[in-house]
Amino acid sequence: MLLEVNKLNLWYGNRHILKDISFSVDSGEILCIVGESGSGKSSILLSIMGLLPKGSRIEGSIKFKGEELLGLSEDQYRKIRGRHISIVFQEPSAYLDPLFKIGTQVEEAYIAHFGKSGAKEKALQALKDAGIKNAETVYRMYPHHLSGGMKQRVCIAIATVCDPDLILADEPTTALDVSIQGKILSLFKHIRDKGKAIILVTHDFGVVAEVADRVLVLKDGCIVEQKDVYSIFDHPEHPYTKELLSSL
Ligand SMILES: Nc1ncnc2c1ncn2[C@@H]1O[C@H](COP(=O)(O)OP(=O)(O)OP(=O)(O)O)[C@@H](O)[C@H]1O
Repeated sequence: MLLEVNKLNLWYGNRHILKDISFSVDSGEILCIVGESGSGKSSILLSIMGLLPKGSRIEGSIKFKGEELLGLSEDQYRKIRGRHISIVFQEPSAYLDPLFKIGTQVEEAYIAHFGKSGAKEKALQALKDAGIKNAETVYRMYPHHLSGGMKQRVCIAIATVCDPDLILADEPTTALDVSIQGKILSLFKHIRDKGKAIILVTHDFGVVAEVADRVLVLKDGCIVEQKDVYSIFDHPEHPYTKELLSSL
């Protein structure tokens, strides 16, 4: 298994946010974490990335390629983030820096781990792999020149430029026009087909139907159901899963 999460518990102050969360993800699969707003979906991703806010307390185990991530220093985490595990957020505009050209931002992600040599070629290739046909032109543009969908493709290029094995995505299509949501989801499936593992957080069972191999249903910080995608649609067991499905 690429990632194994075991009995993860998280508190913000004295609020118990994640309760005994256990799951795993392997290369070449998309795990969707689905649940209502506030159920703790984003907190799972932030726990994996080592990006929890001050005042949080975490217990349990998160093993990546057999190595324990919990308890790593900030320096050790920085070597993993972007290089081995990366994340795509909901709002590409909030993530991209308006003052820097697209090419610079994709290159930076590469340079942080591999140095300057070959960075431009890698950045252009990552933009092309993210479905940007006129990569040379986009490379010289600023974020405000691009549509929401194109900006999200750039964020995916940043997340993949170092060829990490695990990509986390937090509601990556929620802020986008419906017309391009499907294209971005296809891109994630393409990345999965190249052997990467993806954990995609969503509140939308339509997205689950589109991309998931396996599904984890989260309610109030607890996993209520965990199944392959066909079983979840054909035989949902938990009343909460049925309720979420009925809203589809
Ligand atoms: N920095 C923080 N400090 C304190 N509480 C927080 C913090 N971040 C999130 N929470 C609380 O933790 C709970 C889980 O939040 P989280 O963002 O993980 O849920 P979510 O399922 O991703 O929701 P959403 O879909 O709205 O992003 C919520 O009750 C939220 O209010």
